[in-house]
Amino acid sequence: MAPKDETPSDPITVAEVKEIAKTKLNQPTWDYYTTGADENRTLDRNSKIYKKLLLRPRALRNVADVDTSAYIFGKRYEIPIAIAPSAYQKLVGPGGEIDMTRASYTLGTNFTLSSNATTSLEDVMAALPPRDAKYPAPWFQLYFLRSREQTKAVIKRAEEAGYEALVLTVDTAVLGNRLGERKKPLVLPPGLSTANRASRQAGGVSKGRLLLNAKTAAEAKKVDQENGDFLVDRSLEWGEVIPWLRMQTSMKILVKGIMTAEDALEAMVAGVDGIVVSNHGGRQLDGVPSTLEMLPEIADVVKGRIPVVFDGGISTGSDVFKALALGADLCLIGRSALWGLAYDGQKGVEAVLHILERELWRTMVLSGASSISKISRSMVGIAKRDGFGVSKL
Ligand SMILES: Cc1cc2nc3c(=O)[nH]c(=O)nc-3n(C[C@H](O)[C@H](O)[C@H](O)COP(=O)(O)O)c2cc1C
Ligand SMILES: CC(C)CC(=O)C(=O)O
Repeated sequence: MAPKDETPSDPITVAEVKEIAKTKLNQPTWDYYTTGADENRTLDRNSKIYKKLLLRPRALRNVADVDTSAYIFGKRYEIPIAIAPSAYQKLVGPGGEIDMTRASYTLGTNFTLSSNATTSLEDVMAALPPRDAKYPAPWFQLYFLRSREQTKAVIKRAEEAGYEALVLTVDTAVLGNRLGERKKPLVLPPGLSTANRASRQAGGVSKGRLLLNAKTAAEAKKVDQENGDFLVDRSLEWGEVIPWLRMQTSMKILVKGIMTAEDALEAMVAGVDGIVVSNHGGRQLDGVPSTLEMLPEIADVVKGRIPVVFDGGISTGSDVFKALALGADLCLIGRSALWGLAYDGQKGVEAVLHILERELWRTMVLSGASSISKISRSMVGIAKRDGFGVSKL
């Protein structure tokens, strides 16, 4: 069935939702959400690439019924679009992470909770009504701390609370060089804290960020000595960390931040259950390609053996279509979901997901793909002098 249209007074694109969000967010929060690293080259490239990639539709393919559902780890997603982990969602309003996760639930999809969430992982889970077992439970994103004890404790909490998967972020050994934030570090307002530190009194967001943003080596050393256990462990390696995680938990394990075919292979050899192709929304290493550019080479080595989750720059349903065509099994939205949250809490996030659902559905109808599995690489390409293809985006 065709998704229902918005009422005429509602925003009908994510770009419109973003405009409204801008009027609702205070300056530091807007700056934190929109930032990229260094010169924003990767941030810009992530979204511009979708305009470069064109659609190559097929006609007369019976699109009377178009089904947007997908299956990941055997669980049903009504749309192949879920919500990426992003820190400090209560900066937007008291609903924060709970509004996000409830919206994903309503749309029949899923949510990944950030390690640096402002709501405890138990409270997020408790905010969801019971769900049919054919649907997924939320995933938990992990920043692996230098203290194995602390890392172990938070994994245990996530497992006990019923999270389905652990998403280890591997692109943030140190914070990217976010120029605005360095001049004006984000300070969490009173009353907000990171609720998923295993030992809460150690807290440490502001201290952690201070180290990552430290102006002098001496300043960094001081914070490191005081709070080092709560910083990301930079000594991790594939062959050790994935088996270690496996010993701690029976949750699925994904790694987030894969940008090369080589790392996709490393991840599979190490035994992960899935990967997330991501450059952290252009907030980490500036100068890397867009995620869409790297997706084909990664999908080609994965060969369907494990799910390829994808994020970066998605703001329309046709962006989702293009990522699926190039090999993604599931797309995540980071900032687009945050704009929805700022626009109207849970309802705003639902509005964003509905917009993307409608746009994806329409793109599928007009491209001749009646199900996700019928979206093929031949349905996208770029115009080149010698033909049409995706080899060089
Ligand atoms: C404000 C903000 C905070 C984020 N916090 C986290 C985080 O805590 N952990 C993480 O793995 N990724 C984090 N990310 C990265 C997202 O999970 C995702 O990779 C990225 O936002 C995708 O790009 P998009 O915003 O263009 O959709 C954050 C992104 C943003 C915009
Ligand atoms: C606490 C930060 C490291 C969260 C994050 O991943 C981000 O701001 O991109």
